[in-house]
Amino acid sequence: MGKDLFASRELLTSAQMRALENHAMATGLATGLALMERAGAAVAQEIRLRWPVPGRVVVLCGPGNNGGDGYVVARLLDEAGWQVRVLGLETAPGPDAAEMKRRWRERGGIEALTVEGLRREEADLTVDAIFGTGLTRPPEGEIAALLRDLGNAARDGHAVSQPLVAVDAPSGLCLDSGAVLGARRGADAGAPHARLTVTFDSPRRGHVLELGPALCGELVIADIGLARQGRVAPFGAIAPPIALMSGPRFAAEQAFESHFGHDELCRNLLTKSATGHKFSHGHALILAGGLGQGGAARLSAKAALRVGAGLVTLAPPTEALGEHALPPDALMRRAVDGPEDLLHRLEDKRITAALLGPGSGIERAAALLSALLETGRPTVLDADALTALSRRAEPLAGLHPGCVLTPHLGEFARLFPDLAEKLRGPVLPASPPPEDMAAALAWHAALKADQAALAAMRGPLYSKLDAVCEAAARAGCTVLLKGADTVIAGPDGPPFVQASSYDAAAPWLATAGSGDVLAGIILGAMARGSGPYRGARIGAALHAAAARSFGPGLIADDLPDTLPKVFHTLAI
Ligand SMILES: NC(=O)C1=CN([C@@H]2O[C@H](COP(=O)(O)OP(=O)(O)OC[C@H]3O[C@@H](n4cnc5c(N)ncnc54)[C@H](O)[C@@H]3O)[C@@H](O)[C@H]2O)[C@@H](O)CC1
Ligand SMILES: Nc1ncnc2c1ncn2[C@@H]1O[C@H](COP(=O)(O)OP(=O)(O)O)[C@@H](O)[C@H]1O
Ligand SMILES: [K+]
Repeated sequence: MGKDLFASRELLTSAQMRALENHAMATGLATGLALMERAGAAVAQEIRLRWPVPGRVVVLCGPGNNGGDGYVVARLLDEAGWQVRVLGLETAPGPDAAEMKRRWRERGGIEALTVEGLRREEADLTVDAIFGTGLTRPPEGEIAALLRDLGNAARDGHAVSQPLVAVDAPSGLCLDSGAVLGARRGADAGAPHARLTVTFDSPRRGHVLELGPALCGELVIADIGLARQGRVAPFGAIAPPIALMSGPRFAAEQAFESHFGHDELCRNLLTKSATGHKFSHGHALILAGGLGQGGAARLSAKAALRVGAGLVTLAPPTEALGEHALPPDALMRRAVDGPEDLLHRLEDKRITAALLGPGSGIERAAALLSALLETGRPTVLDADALTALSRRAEPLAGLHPGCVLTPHLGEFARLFPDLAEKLRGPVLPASPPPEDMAAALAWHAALKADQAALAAMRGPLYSKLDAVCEAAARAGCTVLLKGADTVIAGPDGPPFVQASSYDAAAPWLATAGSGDVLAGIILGAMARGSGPYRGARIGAALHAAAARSFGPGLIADDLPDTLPKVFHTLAI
């Protein structure tokens, strides 16, 4: 953690990565052969850094350029004194990989890429150079068996159990989604678990979403000399838009600064001017619930105060005012009894943002929603408010660009059932599933049962980023989908992943009430004028940073109180 908390870097799709490489080759920046040599050299170097004493390595080379990288790794490790076995395919790869294969043949042989071949001799290390970004369909036959074998080995220690280093990605992982191609969504059978993955230039979506972090192990992003300047050019017409990701280690190791000015702004938004007063920092209104439901709203309120909102008012119904008199004492309390009352309260233009949902109760949320949306105030909708939205005849009606929705996957599925179903599905369907939910479910069940149809499918898989982008476009506002990989999309910023993976993991956030704190941080930032997209990004970053700073034993109450410590490291 450090002052780079908000720094982000590009997160590419496989197609964008290919475009970048092609652009580099077309503009004479580098030849394909040179890129392959650098990629292989980067992998060999990372291996030698971690395993300085040469041992026995088996390099598994696939049919494409990923295999080409593998032949380079084999040659360089051989030169470094390793005992190298190479398992490869008969098929002729493209010209660059063919050249690397030829160069390897000058030093050693190639055995068949089979389970039997893999098991024939013990090794200290396996290098997986079977598939990278070119994987377009589920692996089949012998290669599928081999990948399953490697996957099982990592899980239960059977068969081959030596550490595995993946070139670009563990083979079978879809680099667009983080799912395993051909496996049930969320299941990791069929792809090896790597100890180390060395990827090139930029992380891909699949490295940080879903199963990516678990399958990749440590992720090293090696620079292979693709242009940093003018990178927008090669992407040109390629959809979807380039996403960004953040996570402390990635931020620290890379000098990509402000993308679109968001990174710097996120930081600056948290400072306070020497001459300001409380109203210069906004007034946040939290629409709390009835008796017995106070805890969640107070968690949000404390977070909003800690993030620097000038004033925070808790607004329960009159009968619950007494319960909400509990600390923090810095809070103001004022009853709001129904939509009329709310509209009246919001005539006060000094109220700069509102939150509805945490502990508000579904009925109360439903009663207040329309009035709140009608005012056009910057608004965070969380928890019960999301459930209330999903129960309306037109769930998304009235949402405006000043809104942030913060669903977890369950709430997301209620609001966007078809998108959630697509996310559960194994492949990006050629045509969309039927609108009607029951028909869509039947459609998917039939698809999943039809192995032949599945095998014929082409990637890329539908990803969480795709789903959240679609949801944000439909809702016309910012959507933050919570999870270990928190994804944000909205009208005023690029799609974004807060990568809570690798050494940025914040698993202690999986505790009751931590979502209420997140909503409160976003509310506080929005009350201070961050706008919805940046508010969501500030929230996701600070939330994870506070959890990492506190560490094991964290309960949601600790999160707001840990924020000052995080701010100290940010020099705010
Ligand atoms: N293009 C470049 O300039 C560079 C590419 N590099 C490497 O090249 C990789 C991408 O290379 P490719 O595009 O050749 O793709 P891959 O080597 O990842 O695999 C594609 C090959 O496998 C086949 N294939 C795909 N799915 C299959 C399946 N289920 N069963 C059997 N065969 C299948 C494809 O038809 C193709 O021949 C990257 O991951 C990276 O490792 C690096 O060398 C850096 C430079
Ligand atoms: N394994 C994890 N790693 C990182 N963050 C997590 C993890 N599990 C949950 N979180 C985060 O914790 C919060 C949980 O929020 P939510 O699901 O609304 O729970 P609650 O309603 O109990 O507050 C979200 O911000 C989510 O991103
Ligand atoms: K690979």
